[in-house]
Order: sequence, then structure tokens, then C-alpha cells
Amino acid sequence: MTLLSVNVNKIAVLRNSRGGLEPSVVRAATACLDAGAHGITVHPRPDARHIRSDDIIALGEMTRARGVEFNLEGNPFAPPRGGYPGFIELCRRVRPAQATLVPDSDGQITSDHGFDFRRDGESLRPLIAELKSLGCRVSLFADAESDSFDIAAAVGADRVEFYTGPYAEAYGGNTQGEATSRYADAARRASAAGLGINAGHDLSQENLGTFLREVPSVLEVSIGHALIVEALYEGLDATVKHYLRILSASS
Ligand SMILES: CC(=O)[C@@H](O)[C@H](O)COP(=O)(O)O
Ligand SMILES: NCC(=O)COP(=O)(O)O
Repeated sequence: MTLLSVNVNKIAVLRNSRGGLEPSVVRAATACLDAGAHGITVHPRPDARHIRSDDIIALGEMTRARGVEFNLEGNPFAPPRGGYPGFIELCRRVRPAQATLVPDSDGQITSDHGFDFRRDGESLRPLIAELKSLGCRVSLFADAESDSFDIAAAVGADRVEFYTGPYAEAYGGNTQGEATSRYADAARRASAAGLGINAGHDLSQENLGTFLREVPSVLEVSIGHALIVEALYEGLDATVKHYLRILSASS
């Protein structure tokens, strides 16, 4: 079955809006794990608008104590290439089970594209080597249209995470079938290159089942925005359990 990693960035957005300690990111993450989620994801950004270093350290300790996966996402490059200052340093300190490298520029409101492996492959190679020496599995954010998964594998990545924003946008419209086929084809090509497959961005209770039924070999999905929105109405426990039902019925 595909595993569910819950992204708790949005809990930190709410917490930061008042500058206090509530809602607690660790408590919300704990509630998701208690409901059966397999792991926790965070994606710190340079402006620290949601998840901060102290959250990452606390979540790293909590997930390690529970023996579940902690997935730390972010841009590992140093300025001027943009990036979360100290992403690699945080990985040295926290040693997340998985580091997902994402090529965001600093001002992005959210992630909207994967790596160009032809351009970025050689700069990623030493970062991937260091992360792997820390014991992290390394996944690279990727577009379904990429024609160079072989380069991602050659520079040491274990997995790619497909950017599923375009799938979510196409879902329910005339281009849904075409979009889904593109991801299914990408999954076959990435698997053939020896990469494991993760997926994330704008996945939801509505669009997840179709994705998993059509796209082969998805090992893990990371879901944040929609899950936290849905949890406002249903609660975290019920929402996570709904996702787990979708996962067990579709993959
Ligand atoms: C890489 C990815 O798709 C997610 O990590 C997403 O970008 C969440 O980040 P925000 O919560 O900052 O939108
Ligand atoms: N890697 C994707 C992720 O962590 C969550 O993205 P979203 O569900 O908040 O769009």
C-alpha cells in the first residue's frame, strides 16, 4: 500500500498568525500518527512563514521516538541559488529518514516545478552524497514531463517525488485522462531508471484514488494543504483515516 506522510506546514501557518504556541505542530503531527499516518512531512521556506527550525528539531525527536518516517523537504542550495538557509545543516542535526530536495526560488508562494536534471544533476550529486552519508533516503522533486530520470538515478537519488499540481488542476476536466497518462508513463520511466516513486502537491480526498489506481508503483504521498483544510470540518483523526481508506482501496 502507498504510505501517507502528512505535511503539517499549514498548522504552523495558523500558529504563526498569532505568534504564540497554538496550534502545536507537534501535537497535530502526533494526532495524525495516532490516526495511522505513516510519516510526517515539513517544507521550511526561507521566510520562515510556517515551519521553523525549532519545529523541525521537535518533530525530528518525536518521529524518531515513534520510529516513523520524517520527511524534510526544501531547497538545499545556498544563496544566490535561493534555498532554505541551512537546509543541509538541519539535516545534519535532525537526520530525517527522507530528505526531498525541491528547486524552489525564495519568493515562491508554494512549489510549482521539479528539477531540470540535465542542468542541476551535477550540483545535486555532492549534496545527495552527503545526505546519504547521514543516513537519509534522498528524493528529488520532479515533473512528470522530465526526460532525464536516468540522470537523477546516476547522481545518487533513491526516489523522485512527482509534482502533482498539474494532475490536480486537470482532475475533473477534459484533460484529466491525458494528465493521468503522463504521470503513469513517468512512473514507468522512473521505475525503469531504478528510482522509487513518491508524489505530492494538491492531492486531496477527491483526486487521490484515481491517481493511485492509474499511476503504478507510488510508494508514498505527502499531503498537506487539502488534508488540513478537510480536517477543519472533519477533525484530523477522521480525515487521516479517510485518506488511509483511499490508500488501501487504490494501491
Ligand atoms: C514540494 C511540495 O509540493 C510541498 O512541499 C509543498 O510545496 C508544500 O509547501 P507549502 O506548504 O509551503 O506550500
Ligand atoms: N510534497 C508535497 C507536500 O508535502 C504537500 O503538498 P500540499 O498537499 O500541501 O500541496
